[in-house]
Amino acid sequence: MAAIIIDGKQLSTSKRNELAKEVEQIKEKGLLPKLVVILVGDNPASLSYIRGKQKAAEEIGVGFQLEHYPESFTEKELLDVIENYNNNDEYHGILVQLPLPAHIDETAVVETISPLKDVDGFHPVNIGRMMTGQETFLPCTPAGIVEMIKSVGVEIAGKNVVVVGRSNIVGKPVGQLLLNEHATVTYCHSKTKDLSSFTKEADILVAAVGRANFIKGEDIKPGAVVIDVGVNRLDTGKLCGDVVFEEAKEVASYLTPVPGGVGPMTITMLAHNTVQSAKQFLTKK
Ligand SMILES: Nc1nc(=O)c2c([nH]1)NC[C@@H]1CN(c3ccc(C(=O)N[C@@H](CCC(=O)O)C(=O)O)cc3)C=[N+]21
Repeated sequence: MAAIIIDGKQLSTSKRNELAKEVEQIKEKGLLPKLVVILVGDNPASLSYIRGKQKAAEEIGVGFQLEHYPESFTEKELLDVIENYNNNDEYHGILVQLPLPAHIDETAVVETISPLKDVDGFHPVNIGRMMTGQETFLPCTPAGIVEMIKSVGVEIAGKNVVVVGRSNIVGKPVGQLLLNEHATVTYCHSKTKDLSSFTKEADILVAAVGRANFIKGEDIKPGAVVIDVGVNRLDTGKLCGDVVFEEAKEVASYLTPVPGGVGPMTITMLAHNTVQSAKQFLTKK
């Protein structure tokens, strides 16, 4: 039996329609939700992702500002820009596009963004709140993954989750969110011995390795839910996941595609966080 494909584009469309209604209500109360995206340098992938973010903002009626600086921009200059937006209450979300040029300390940048406007959910305060299960901005890719699993009615509690990858923006937080949903979570990574002995036991397998076609059909438990977080650009220009899609389709019960899976949901959750942030500002006014 072929797997059911979890359509991230379709799910995004319905979530964005709901967000558009929320934005209408916020505007009726006299507030325009607004996001600023800060980009340093001209990374082509970053420019492409930012276009996606702008499109989502426009679709739901959220204001969008791009601050684009040259590769030579200094860390001090960048921190000053962030401080200005921290203090500008016309803006409810601040996102600094990663990766940053090597001469800029990413940690210093992330820690300068006000936790109240950190719609990426990367600030240590928000990560701490997520770990302790408090309400906060959740990191967009992990939050999108949880939404995708829930959208097909799969129960998370009690399931064996295996996360392959341990980055701070995907692997670690997605494991934490699924633990918060009462899954039993195992993290695997480049030093894991006999990786497939773990992946084969996964009821829910999250592939966030960043290597094209890394997870094969034979690594997957029959009937598993497979979430492919890979965004690998091949020399042909084609976007490719971490999972061999055609093989996984024959083994999994549910499977996310690349493109059209986790990517669009990531952007939708960013829009969600921006709207939630604006609502917080409404109640504080
Ligand atoms: N501060 C920060 N926040 C981020 O959220 C962030 C970041 N930096 N740096 C880079 C990663 C990557 N990321 C993606 C978002 C959307 C797609 C996406 O929409 N992908 C489409 C395809 C888009 C295309 O073809 O280029 C899809 O999968 O269907 C992919 C990747 C967000 N990131």
